[in-house]
Amino acid sequence: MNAFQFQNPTKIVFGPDTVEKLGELVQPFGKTVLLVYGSGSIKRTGLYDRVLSQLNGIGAKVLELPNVEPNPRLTTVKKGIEISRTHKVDFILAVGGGSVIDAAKAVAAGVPYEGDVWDFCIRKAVVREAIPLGTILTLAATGSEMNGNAVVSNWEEQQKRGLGSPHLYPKFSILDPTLTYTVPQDQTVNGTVDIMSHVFEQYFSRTADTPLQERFCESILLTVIENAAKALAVPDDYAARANLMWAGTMALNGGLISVGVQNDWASHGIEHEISAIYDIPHGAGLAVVFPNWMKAVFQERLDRFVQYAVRVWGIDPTGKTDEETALAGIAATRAFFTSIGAPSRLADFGIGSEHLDRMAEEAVRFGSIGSFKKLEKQDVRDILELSL
Ligand SMILES: NC(=O)c1ccc[n+]([C@@H]2O[C@H](COP(=O)([O-])OP(=O)(O)OC[C@H]3O[C@@H](n4cnc5c(N)ncnc54)[C@H](O)[C@@H]3O)[C@@H](O)[C@H]2O)c1
Repeated sequence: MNAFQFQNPTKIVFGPDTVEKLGELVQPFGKTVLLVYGSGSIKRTGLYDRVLSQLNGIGAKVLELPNVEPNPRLTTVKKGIEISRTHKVDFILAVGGGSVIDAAKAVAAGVPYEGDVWDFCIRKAVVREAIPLGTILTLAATGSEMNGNAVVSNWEEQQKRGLGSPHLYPKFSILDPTLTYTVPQDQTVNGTVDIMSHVFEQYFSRTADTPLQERFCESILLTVIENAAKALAVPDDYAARANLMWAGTMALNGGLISVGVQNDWASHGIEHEISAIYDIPHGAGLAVVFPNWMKAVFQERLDRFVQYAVRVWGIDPTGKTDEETALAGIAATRAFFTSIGAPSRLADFGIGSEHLDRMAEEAVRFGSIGSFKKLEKQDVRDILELSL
Protein backbone atom coordinates (compact mmCIF):
# COMPACT_ATOMS: atom_id res chain seq x y z
CA MET A 1 0.00 0.00 0.00
CA ASN A 2 1.31 3.49 -0.86
CA ALA A 3 1.43 6.37 1.65
CA PHE A 4 -1.71 8.51 1.54
CA GLN A 5 -3.70 11.37 3.01
CA PHE A 6 -7.47 11.32 2.99
CA GLN A 7 -10.02 13.97 3.81
CA ASN A 8 -13.58 14.29 2.58
CA PRO A 9 -15.38 17.35 3.89
CA THR A 10 -18.81 16.77 2.26
CA LYS A 11 -21.70 16.31 4.67
CA ILE A 12 -24.14 13.66 3.40
CA VAL A 13 -27.80 13.98 4.33
CA PHE A 14 -29.38 10.72 3.23
CA GLY A 15 -32.97 9.50 3.28
CA PRO A 16 -36.55 10.24 2.24
CA ASP A 17 -37.73 13.86 2.58
CA THR A 18 -34.26 15.17 3.37
CA VAL A 19 -34.98 18.01 0.90
CA GLU A 20 -36.92 19.54 3.78
CA LYS A 21 -33.56 20.17 5.49
CA LEU A 22 -32.29 22.32 2.60
CA GLY A 23 -33.05 25.69 4.23
CA GLU A 24 -31.05 25.00 7.35
CA LEU A 25 -28.18 23.54 5.30
CA VAL A 26 -27.91 26.59 3.00
CA GLN A 27 -28.43 29.28 5.65
CA PRO A 28 -24.82 29.47 6.98
CA PHE A 29 -23.48 30.29 3.51
CA GLY A 30 -25.40 33.49 2.72
CA LYS A 31 -28.56 34.82 1.16
CA THR A 32 -27.91 34.97 -2.58
CA VAL A 33 -28.16 31.55 -4.18
CA LEU A 34 -27.60 30.38 -7.76
CA LEU A 35 -29.90 27.43 -8.45
CA VAL A 36 -28.45 25.20 -11.18
CA TYR A 37 -30.59 22.54 -12.86
CA GLY A 38 -31.13 20.67 -16.12
CA SER A 39 -33.83 20.34 -18.70
CA GLY A 40 -36.73 20.53 -16.32
CA SER A 41 -37.34 17.05 -14.87
CA ILE A 42 -37.18 18.78 -11.45
CA LYS A 43 -40.19 20.89 -12.45
CA ARG A 44 -42.20 17.87 -13.62
CA THR A 45 -41.55 16.00 -10.37
CA GLY A 46 -42.35 18.94 -8.08
CA LEU A 47 -38.81 19.03 -6.69
CA TYR A 48 -38.28 22.57 -8.01
CA ASP A 49 -41.21 23.88 -5.92
CA ARG A 50 -39.94 22.11 -2.81
CA VAL A 51 -36.48 23.60 -3.30
CA LEU A 52 -37.84 27.13 -3.82
CA SER A 53 -40.07 26.82 -0.78
CA GLN A 54 -37.03 25.91 1.33
CA LEU A 55 -34.95 28.77 -0.08
CA ASN A 56 -37.80 31.26 0.31
CA GLY A 57 -38.18 30.02 3.88
CA ILE A 58 -34.72 31.38 4.75
CA GLY A 59 -35.33 34.61 2.82
CA ALA A 60 -32.84 33.75 0.09
CA LYS A 61 -32.61 35.68 -3.18
CA VAL A 62 -32.58 32.99 -5.89
CA LEU A 63 -30.97 33.32 -9.32
CA GLU A 64 -31.25 30.47 -11.80
CA LEU A 65 -29.04 28.66 -14.29
CA PRO A 66 -31.48 26.25 -16.00
CA ASN A 67 -31.03 23.96 -19.02
CA VAL A 68 -27.65 22.53 -18.14
CA GLU A 69 -27.00 19.92 -20.82
CA PRO A 70 -26.06 16.27 -20.21
CA ASN A 71 -22.27 16.52 -20.79
CA PRO A 72 -22.42 20.14 -19.59
CA ARG A 73 -21.08 22.78 -21.90
CA LEU A 74 -18.50 25.46 -21.30
CA THR A 75 -20.86 28.09 -22.73
CA THR A 76 -23.42 27.24 -20.03
CA VAL A 77 -20.76 27.37 -17.33
CA LYS A 78 -19.72 30.83 -18.54
CA LYS A 79 -23.34 31.97 -18.39
CA GLY A 80 -23.46 30.82 -14.75
CA ILE A 81 -20.24 32.67 -13.96
CA GLU A 82 -21.64 35.88 -15.42
CA ILE A 83 -24.89 35.63 -13.45
CA SER A 84 -22.97 34.86 -10.26
CA ARG A 85 -20.65 37.83 -10.68
CA THR A 86 -23.43 40.25 -11.58
CA HIS A 87 -25.54 39.28 -8.58
CA LYS A 88 -22.68 38.54 -6.17
CA VAL A 89 -23.87 35.00 -5.51
CA ASP A 90 -22.87 33.59 -2.10
CA PHE A 91 -23.79 29.95 -2.67
CA ILE A 92 -24.44 27.61 -5.60
CA LEU A 93 -27.06 24.88 -5.33
CA ALA A 94 -27.00 22.10 -7.94
CA VAL A 95 -30.17 20.03 -8.28
CA GLY A 96 -29.72 17.14 -10.68
CA GLY A 97 -27.31 14.47 -11.86
CA GLY A 98 -23.58 14.63 -12.47
CA SER A 99 -23.87 17.06 -15.38
CA VAL A 100 -25.67 19.67 -13.30
CA ILE A 101 -23.35 19.20 -10.34
CA ASP A 102 -20.26 19.42 -12.54
CA ALA A 103 -21.51 22.60 -14.21
CA ALA A 104 -22.13 24.09 -10.76
CA LYS A 105 -18.59 23.19 -9.68
CA ALA A 106 -17.09 24.80 -12.79
CA VAL A 107 -19.11 27.96 -12.12
CA ALA A 108 -17.97 27.90 -8.48
CA ALA A 109 -14.33 27.72 -9.58
CA GLY A 110 -14.73 30.25 -12.40
CA VAL A 111 -16.32 33.11 -10.47
CA PRO A 112 -13.27 34.19 -8.42
CA TYR A 113 -10.81 33.43 -11.26
CA GLU A 114 -9.85 36.32 -13.51
CA GLY A 115 -8.92 34.22 -16.54
CA ASP A 116 -10.94 31.79 -18.68
CA VAL A 117 -12.47 28.94 -16.66
CA TRP A 118 -11.37 26.53 -19.44
CA ASP A 119 -7.79 27.17 -18.21
CA PHE A 120 -8.55 24.76 -15.34
CA CYS A 121 -9.44 22.03 -17.83
CA ILE A 122 -6.32 22.37 -19.95
CA ARG A 123 -4.00 22.54 -16.94
CA LYS A 124 -3.13 26.18 -17.56
CA ALA A 125 -4.35 27.16 -14.09
CA VAL A 126 -5.11 25.57 -10.72
CA VAL A 127 -8.28 26.22 -8.72
CA ARG A 128 -7.21 28.28 -5.68
CA GLU A 129 -10.66 29.25 -4.40
CA ALA A 130 -14.32 28.66 -5.20
CA ILE A 131 -17.80 29.79 -4.22
CA PRO A 132 -19.27 27.23 -1.77
CA LEU A 133 -21.74 24.81 -3.31
CA GLY A 134 -24.22 22.15 -2.24
CA THR A 135 -26.14 19.51 -4.16
CA ILE A 136 -29.42 17.67 -4.28
CA LEU A 137 -28.69 14.49 -6.23
CA THR A 138 -31.36 13.09 -8.56
CA LEU A 139 -29.43 10.32 -10.33
CA ALA A 140 -27.09 7.66 -8.94
CA ALA A 141 -23.98 7.60 -11.11
CA THR A 142 -21.01 9.91 -10.96
CA GLY A 143 -20.14 10.41 -7.29
CA SER A 144 -19.79 14.12 -8.09
CA GLU A 145 -21.97 14.76 -5.03
CA MET A 146 -19.05 13.78 -2.78
CA ASN A 147 -15.91 14.59 -4.71
CA GLY A 148 -13.99 17.60 -5.98
CA ASN A 149 -14.10 16.74 -9.68
CA ALA A 150 -16.05 18.09 -12.64
CA VAL A 151 -16.09 17.36 -16.36
CA VAL A 152 -16.90 20.07 -18.90
CA SER A 153 -17.40 19.90 -22.67
CA ASN A 154 -15.99 22.56 -24.95
CA TRP A 155 -18.31 21.85 -27.84
CA GLU A 156 -16.72 24.37 -30.22
CA GLU A 157 -13.36 22.62 -29.89
CA GLN A 158 -14.89 19.16 -29.44
CA GLN A 159 -13.01 18.61 -26.20
CA LYS A 160 -14.25 17.14 -22.95
CA ARG A 161 -11.92 17.73 -20.03
CA GLY A 162 -11.92 17.47 -16.27
CA LEU A 163 -11.01 19.86 -13.51
CA GLY A 164 -10.59 19.05 -9.87
CA SER A 165 -9.74 20.69 -6.57
CA PRO A 166 -10.29 20.20 -2.86
CA HIS A 167 -12.13 23.55 -3.07
CA LEU A 168 -14.84 21.91 -5.17
CA TYR A 169 -16.13 19.35 -2.70
CA PRO A 170 -19.80 20.16 -2.04
CA LYS A 171 -20.40 21.52 1.47
CA PHE A 172 -23.35 19.15 1.66
CA SER A 173 -25.22 16.73 -0.56
CA ILE A 174 -28.82 15.72 -0.05
CA LEU A 175 -29.36 12.12 -1.16
CA ASP A 176 -33.01 11.13 -1.21
CA PRO A 177 -33.34 7.83 -3.11
CA THR A 178 -37.02 8.52 -3.85
CA LEU A 179 -35.85 11.37 -6.13
CA THR A 180 -34.35 8.74 -8.42
CA TYR A 181 -37.65 6.84 -8.95
CA THR A 182 -38.27 8.90 -12.11
CA VAL A 183 -34.86 8.22 -13.66
CA PRO A 184 -35.61 6.55 -17.02
CA GLN A 185 -34.46 2.99 -17.71
CA ASP A 186 -31.61 4.01 -20.02
CA GLN A 187 -30.19 6.50 -17.51
CA THR A 188 -30.47 3.91 -14.74
CA VAL A 189 -28.41 1.60 -16.94
CA ASN A 190 -25.87 4.33 -17.73
CA GLY A 191 -25.56 5.17 -14.04
CA THR A 192 -25.03 1.53 -13.15
CA VAL A 193 -22.23 1.19 -15.68
CA ASP A 194 -20.69 4.47 -14.56
CA ILE A 195 -20.59 3.37 -10.92
CA MET A 196 -19.02 0.03 -11.82
CA SER A 197 -16.52 1.75 -14.10
CA HIS A 198 -15.39 4.07 -11.32
CA VAL A 199 -14.68 1.02 -9.22
CA PHE A 200 -12.82 -0.70 -12.06
CA GLU A 201 -10.54 2.32 -12.47
CA GLN A 202 -9.45 1.92 -8.84
CA TYR A 203 -9.55 -1.88 -8.57
CA PHE A 204 -7.41 -2.81 -11.56
CA SER A 205 -4.20 -1.51 -10.06
CA ARG A 206 -0.57 -2.59 -9.82
CA THR A 207 -0.38 -1.61 -6.14
CA ALA A 208 0.09 -4.67 -3.92
CA ASP A 209 -1.12 -5.57 -0.41
CA THR A 210 -4.38 -3.64 -0.35
CA PRO A 211 -6.94 -6.29 0.66
CA LEU A 212 -9.32 -3.84 2.35
CA GLN A 213 -9.42 -1.50 -0.65
CA GLU A 214 -9.94 -4.47 -2.99
CA ARG A 215 -12.84 -5.76 -0.89
CA PHE A 216 -14.38 -2.28 -0.73
CA CYS A 217 -14.35 -2.34 -4.51
CA GLU A 218 -15.73 -5.86 -4.76
CA SER A 219 -18.53 -5.12 -2.28
CA ILE A 220 -19.61 -2.07 -4.28
CA LEU A 221 -19.59 -4.07 -7.51
CA LEU A 222 -21.65 -6.87 -5.95
CA THR A 223 -24.10 -4.38 -4.46
CA VAL A 224 -24.57 -2.63 -7.78
CA ILE A 225 -24.98 -5.89 -9.70
CA GLU A 226 -27.65 -7.09 -7.24
CA ASN A 227 -29.58 -3.84 -7.09
CA ALA A 228 -29.46 -2.57 -10.68
CA ALA A 229 -31.69 -5.34 -11.94
CA LYS A 230 -34.14 -4.70 -9.08
CA ALA A 231 -34.31 -0.95 -9.78
CA LEU A 232 -34.81 -1.63 -13.49
CA ALA A 233 -37.64 -4.07 -12.78
CA VAL A 234 -39.34 -1.90 -10.15
CA PRO A 235 -38.27 1.78 -10.51
CA ASP A 236 -39.72 2.74 -7.11
CA ASP A 237 -38.06 -0.09 -5.19
CA TYR A 238 -36.71 2.05 -2.31
CA ALA A 239 -34.10 -0.44 -1.13
CA ALA A 240 -32.71 -0.93 -4.63
CA ARG A 241 -32.57 2.81 -5.36
CA ALA A 242 -31.05 3.54 -1.94
CA ASN A 243 -28.34 0.94 -2.38
CA LEU A 244 -27.52 2.11 -5.89
CA MET A 245 -27.35 5.70 -4.70
CA TRP A 246 -25.00 5.01 -1.81
CA ALA A 247 -22.89 2.69 -3.98
CA GLY A 248 -22.53 5.50 -6.53
CA THR A 249 -21.43 7.96 -3.88
CA MET A 250 -18.97 5.53 -2.29
CA ALA A 251 -17.52 4.50 -5.64
CA LEU A 252 -16.00 7.94 -6.24
CA ASN A 253 -15.98 10.00 -3.08
CA GLY A 254 -12.52 11.44 -3.19
CA GLY A 255 -10.80 8.08 -3.23
CA LEU A 256 -11.88 6.43 0.02
CA ILE A 257 -12.08 2.96 -1.53
CA SER A 258 -8.65 3.25 -3.10
CA VAL A 259 -6.53 5.18 -0.62
CA GLY A 260 -2.89 4.19 -1.09
CA VAL A 261 -3.69 2.55 -4.42
CA GLN A 262 -2.54 3.76 -7.82
CA ASN A 263 -5.61 4.35 -10.01
CA ASP A 264 -5.87 3.85 -13.77
CA TRP A 265 -8.54 6.11 -15.43
CA ALA A 266 -7.49 5.30 -19.01
CA SER A 267 -10.98 4.07 -19.96
CA HIS A 268 -12.53 7.32 -18.75
CA GLY A 269 -9.99 9.23 -20.81
CA ILE A 270 -10.91 7.22 -23.89
CA GLU A 271 -14.66 7.63 -23.28
CA HIS A 272 -14.29 11.39 -22.91
CA GLU A 273 -12.80 11.54 -26.40
CA ILE A 274 -15.80 9.65 -27.78
CA SER A 275 -18.42 11.80 -26.09
CA ALA A 276 -16.48 15.00 -26.88
CA ILE A 277 -17.17 14.34 -30.57
CA TYR A 278 -20.41 12.36 -30.50
CA ASP A 279 -22.09 13.66 -27.30
CA ILE A 280 -23.19 10.17 -26.18
CA PRO A 281 -24.01 9.49 -22.52
CA HIS A 282 -20.88 8.89 -20.47
CA GLY A 283 -22.09 5.59 -18.94
CA ALA A 284 -23.09 4.22 -22.33
CA GLY A 285 -19.65 4.99 -23.75
CA LEU A 286 -18.01 3.28 -20.78
CA ALA A 287 -20.15 0.16 -21.32
CA VAL A 288 -18.65 -0.11 -24.79
CA VAL A 289 -15.05 0.71 -23.89
CA PHE A 290 -14.40 -0.97 -20.55
CA PRO A 291 -14.61 -4.67 -21.45
CA ASN A 292 -12.36 -3.94 -24.44
CA TRP A 293 -9.84 -2.15 -22.21
CA MET A 294 -9.93 -5.25 -19.97
CA LYS A 295 -9.18 -7.53 -22.92
CA ALA A 296 -6.28 -5.29 -23.93
CA VAL A 297 -4.60 -5.17 -20.51
CA PHE A 298 -5.54 -8.24 -18.45
CA GLN A 299 -2.22 -10.01 -19.07
CA GLU A 300 -0.44 -7.21 -17.20
CA ARG A 301 -1.69 -8.59 -13.91
CA LEU A 302 -3.50 -11.86 -14.34
CA ASP A 303 -3.92 -12.45 -10.61
CA ARG A 304 -6.09 -9.34 -10.20
CA PHE A 305 -8.33 -10.36 -13.09
CA VAL A 306 -8.60 -13.91 -11.71
CA GLN A 307 -9.59 -12.48 -8.30
CA TYR A 308 -12.18 -10.28 -10.02
CA ALA A 309 -13.66 -13.22 -11.93
CA VAL A 310 -13.86 -15.44 -8.87
CA ARG A 311 -14.99 -12.96 -6.23
CA VAL A 312 -17.31 -10.74 -8.26
CA TRP A 313 -18.73 -13.13 -10.84
CA GLY A 314 -18.40 -16.41 -8.96
CA ILE A 315 -16.41 -18.02 -11.78
CA ASP A 316 -15.14 -21.46 -10.70
CA PRO A 317 -11.41 -21.57 -11.53
CA THR A 318 -11.21 -25.36 -11.19
CA GLY A 319 -9.82 -26.92 -14.34
CA LYS A 320 -9.17 -23.51 -15.94
CA THR A 321 -5.90 -21.75 -16.62
CA ASP A 322 -5.59 -18.29 -15.04
CA GLU A 323 -6.04 -16.80 -18.48
CA GLU A 324 -9.30 -18.70 -19.02
CA THR A 325 -10.63 -17.62 -15.62
CA ALA A 326 -9.69 -13.99 -16.26
CA LEU A 327 -11.34 -14.04 -19.69
CA ALA A 328 -14.48 -15.61 -18.19
CA GLY A 329 -14.67 -12.64 -15.76
CA ILE A 330 -14.35 -10.19 -18.63
CA ALA A 331 -17.03 -12.05 -20.60
CA ALA A 332 -19.29 -11.97 -17.52
CA THR A 333 -18.84 -8.19 -17.35
CA ARG A 334 -19.94 -7.78 -20.95
CA ALA A 335 -22.83 -10.23 -20.45
CA PHE A 336 -24.05 -8.27 -17.42
CA PHE A 337 -23.92 -4.96 -19.28
CA THR A 338 -25.87 -6.53 -22.13
CA SER A 339 -28.39 -8.10 -19.72
CA ILE A 340 -29.34 -4.68 -18.35
CA GLY A 341 -29.58 -3.17 -21.83
CA ALA A 342 -26.27 -1.33 -22.13
CA PRO A 343 -24.72 -0.89 -25.58
CA SER A 344 -21.72 -3.00 -26.55
CA ARG A 345 -20.46 -1.35 -29.73
CA LEU A 346 -19.87 2.14 -31.02
CA ALA A 347 -21.92 1.07 -34.02
CA ASP A 348 -24.93 1.08 -31.64
CA PHE A 349 -24.61 4.90 -31.80
CA GLY A 350 -23.90 4.95 -35.53
CA ILE A 351 -20.24 5.72 -34.80
CA GLY A 352 -17.75 4.44 -37.38
CA SER A 353 -14.00 4.65 -37.79
CA GLU A 354 -13.87 8.24 -39.14
CA HIS A 355 -12.37 9.89 -36.07
CA LEU A 356 -10.40 7.05 -34.46
CA ASP A 357 -7.02 8.68 -35.08
CA ARG A 358 -8.14 12.00 -33.74
CA MET A 359 -9.70 10.47 -30.63
CA ALA A 360 -6.57 8.42 -29.96
CA GLU A 361 -4.35 11.47 -30.41
CA GLU A 362 -6.46 13.65 -28.13
CA ALA A 363 -6.60 10.95 -25.45
CA VAL A 364 -2.80 11.09 -25.09
CA ARG A 365 -2.55 14.85 -25.57
CA PHE A 366 -0.84 15.24 -22.17
CA GLY A 367 1.15 11.97 -22.44
CA SER A 368 0.37 8.27 -22.04
CA ILE A 369 -2.78 7.40 -20.08
CA GLY A 370 -3.43 4.73 -17.47
CA SER A 371 -1.14 3.06 -15.00
CA PHE A 372 -2.26 -0.59 -14.97
CA LYS A 373 -0.80 -0.50 -18.45
CA LYS A 374 0.46 2.78 -19.85
CA LEU A 375 -1.39 3.37 -23.09
CA GLU A 376 0.12 5.25 -26.00
CA LYS A 377 -1.76 6.51 -29.03
CA GLN A 378 -1.68 3.17 -30.87
CA ASP A 379 -2.93 1.26 -27.78
CA VAL A 380 -5.88 3.66 -27.47
CA ARG A 381 -6.61 3.32 -31.17
CA ASP A 382 -6.58 -0.49 -30.85
CA ILE A 383 -9.14 -0.34 -28.00
CA LEU A 384 -11.32 2.04 -30.00
CA GLU A 385 -11.08 -0.25 -33.00
CA LEU A 386 -12.12 -3.23 -30.86
CA SER A 387 -15.10 -1.12 -29.79
CA LEU A 388 -16.44 -0.35 -33.28
N1 LIG B 1 -17.60 14.76 -11.40
C1 LIG B 1 -17.35 13.46 -11.47
O1 LIG B 1 -16.75 12.88 -10.57
C2 LIG B 1 -17.84 12.70 -12.66
C3 LIG B 1 -17.64 11.31 -12.71
C4 LIG B 1 -18.13 10.61 -13.80
C5 LIG B 1 -18.78 11.29 -14.82
N2 LIG B 1 -18.95 12.64 -14.76
C6 LIG B 1 -19.66 13.40 -15.81
O2 LIG B 1 -21.02 13.53 -15.39
C7 LIG B 1 -21.86 13.61 -16.55
C8 LIG B 1 -22.94 12.55 -16.50
O3 LIG B 1 -23.72 12.70 -15.33
P1 LIG B 1 -24.87 11.66 -14.98
O4 LIG B 1 -24.46 10.31 -15.44
O5 LIG B 1 -25.19 11.84 -13.55
O6 LIG B 1 -26.07 12.06 -15.90
P2 LIG B 1 -26.67 13.50 -16.27
O7 LIG B 1 -26.55 14.42 -15.12
O8 LIG B 1 -26.07 13.92 -17.57
O9 LIG B 1 -28.21 13.18 -16.46
C9 LIG B 1 -28.64 12.32 -17.50
C10 LIG B 1 -30.10 12.59 -17.83
O10 LIG B 1 -30.91 12.16 -16.75
C11 LIG B 1 -31.90 13.14 -16.46
N3 LIG B 1 -32.26 13.02 -15.05
C12 LIG B 1 -31.48 13.23 -13.97
N4 LIG B 1 -32.15 12.96 -12.83
C13 LIG B 1 -33.39 12.57 -13.21
C14 LIG B 1 -34.56 12.17 -12.50
N5 LIG B 1 -34.56 12.06 -11.16
N6 LIG B 1 -35.68 11.86 -13.20
C15 LIG B 1 -35.67 11.93 -14.55
N7 LIG B 1 -34.61 12.30 -15.28
C16 LIG B 1 -33.48 12.61 -14.61
C17 LIG B 1 -31.21 14.46 -16.82
O11 LIG B 1 -32.14 15.47 -17.09
C18 LIG B 1 -30.42 14.06 -18.04
O12 LIG B 1 -31.21 14.18 -19.20
C19 LIG B 1 -20.94 13.44 -17.75
O13 LIG B 1 -20.58 14.70 -18.27
C20 LIG B 1 -19.73 12.75 -17.17
O14 LIG B 1 -18.57 12.93 -17.92
C21 LIG B 1 -18.50 13.33 -13.69
